[in-house]
Amino acid sequence: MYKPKAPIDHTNAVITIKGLEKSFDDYHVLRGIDLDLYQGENLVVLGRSGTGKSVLIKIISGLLQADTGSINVLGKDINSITDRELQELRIRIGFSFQNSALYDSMTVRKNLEFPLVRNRKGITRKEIDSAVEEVLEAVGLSQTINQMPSELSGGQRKRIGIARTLILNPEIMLYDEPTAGLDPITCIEINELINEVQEKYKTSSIIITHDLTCAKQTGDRIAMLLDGQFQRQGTFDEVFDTNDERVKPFFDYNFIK
Ligand SMILES: Nc1ncnc2c1ncn2[C@@H]1O[C@H](COP(=O)(O)OP(=O)(O)OP(=O)(O)O)[C@@H](O)[C@H]1O
Repeated sequence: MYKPKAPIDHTNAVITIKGLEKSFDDYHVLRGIDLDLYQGENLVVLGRSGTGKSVLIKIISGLLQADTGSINVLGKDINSITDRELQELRIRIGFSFQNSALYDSMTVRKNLEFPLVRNRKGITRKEIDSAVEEVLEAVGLSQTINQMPSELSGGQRKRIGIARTLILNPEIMLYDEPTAGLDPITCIEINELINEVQEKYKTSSIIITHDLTCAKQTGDRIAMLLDGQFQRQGTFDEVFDTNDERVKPFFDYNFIK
């Protein structure tokens, strides 16, 4: 099995969150989140449905606003950032959406070109072609360049979605349920891709999932979201070495060995 080798710089946090809270009407979803993501680290955020995992990464990428708390991303305070700074910051953050978010009317090539043309003013045709080819090779799908998204499998769509974020060379990757809806073998291939991206692109990543195989394979560290806070953090074995009745069933029902 592929093992991540990229070194983690524990002196350099690329994301620092303190006291983050978020409610929707009277539903208090996030109730005091403290979190550091270190340079080069794959951090898995585990939690049951509805615990606020997606809300958390949307706040980190500026798609949603926190009610209270400080959120520093790549040296920028998300709460006091201008719209222009937020736009610039977003280019440095790759967001891999659960549904891959491809444009169905565009070929794979056009889907990959789109973020480049929009965000890299003055880029030449030659540079675009070579970036597309490089990123397709990185996700192992060079042969799909002229295909339409509808002709791809779920796993291939997921890879192209990841390629489309990688093409802007993000420093941080946010993966929202990267293995959702995929068969177990394809899941393992996606987990391996996440580790390859970590090594090749030197990304720091947050991986949101409730798939424990994904957590175990990709996570240098696991943070478990329970009742709106990170109640347990550590390696996979550390997090699940507990009699906590809120954590144990999560492990037992995932049937992981
Ligand atoms: N824009 C919104 N407006 C109102 N409520 C919202 C909004 N976004 C999220 N919520 C609520 O916040 C809670 C947490 O949602 P979130 O999508 O973060 O859960 P999750 O942990 O990612 O779940 P899942 O694993 O099912 O994707 C849910 O109850 C959801 O309905």
